[in-house]
Amino acid sequence: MDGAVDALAQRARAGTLARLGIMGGTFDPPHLGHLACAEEALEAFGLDAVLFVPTGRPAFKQDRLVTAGEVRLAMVAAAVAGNPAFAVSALEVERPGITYAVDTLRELREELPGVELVFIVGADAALTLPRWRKSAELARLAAFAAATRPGFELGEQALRDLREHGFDVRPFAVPGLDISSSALRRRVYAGRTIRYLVPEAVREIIEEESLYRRETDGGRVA
Ligand SMILES: Nc1ncnc2c1ncn2[C@@H]1O[C@H](COP(=O)(O)OP(=O)(O)OP(=O)(O)O)[C@@H](O)[C@H]1O
Ligand SMILES: O=C(O)c1ccc[n+]([C@@H]2O[C@H](COP(=O)([O-])O)[C@@H](O)[C@H]2O)c1
Repeated sequence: MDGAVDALAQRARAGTLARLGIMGGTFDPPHLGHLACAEEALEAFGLDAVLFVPTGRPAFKQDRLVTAGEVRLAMVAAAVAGNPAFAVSALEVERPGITYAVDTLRELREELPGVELVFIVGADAALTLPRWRKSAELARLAAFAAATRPGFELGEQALRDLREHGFDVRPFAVPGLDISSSALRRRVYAGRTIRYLVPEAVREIIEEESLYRRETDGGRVA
């Protein structure tokens, strides 16, 4: 089992972990929008920790090239370092095949019995929940914290629809940061700065690994 999940299981047994946030994402690259979203969820829902889980092969991004899982994992680890409430898991990067949240939540449910699971999504991802794999089972495994995100509207009707699909969806507000991984990849590809949009340690990895420089990698993506 994953080291981060092991550590959380120990905390659960010790009685210091009752409610866990799960921040899933492709994180290609991780940016301040992700971190602000997780931090705000921590406070808004009284979470004891947030586990960042970078995807292996993301289900809805099969038409694009994604940076190697180990490199995205290293970027997320660098991004969350220094926040004792944040941890990162290799669960999905190490799982073969396409990544589905239902598999991850099943595993976490098993490893962390009695811990309330709150899967954190931005408004764009929240709107797609009914199309995720095994959505009925998914809806039983966790609550879904849905963050505001500039450019995406999660209105009352959309929330009602999600609830009709069985999702326990809990909206919350995040200070609007109009940052996306795709815009960051385009900026790097164009030779523009990304300083102050990603943690400095992430910027350094992007430079060291020469990410997003070629038309055939993340730089190409719309
Ligand atoms: N600026 C933001 N504010 C709030 N939520 C966000 C923000 N950026 C990403 N998220 C949420 O974080 C999760 C992971 O996002 P992901 O890794 O796909 O980043 P992205 O910026 O949306 O990437 P891309 O632009 O490549 O699609 C998703 O649930 C997404 O909605
Ligand atoms: O399980 C699914 O079918 C599914 C479909 C689309 C997205 N997700 C999850 O949603 C999270 C955000 O995805 P993405 O593609 O916006 O990075 C990430 O944890 C994905 O695994 C999951």
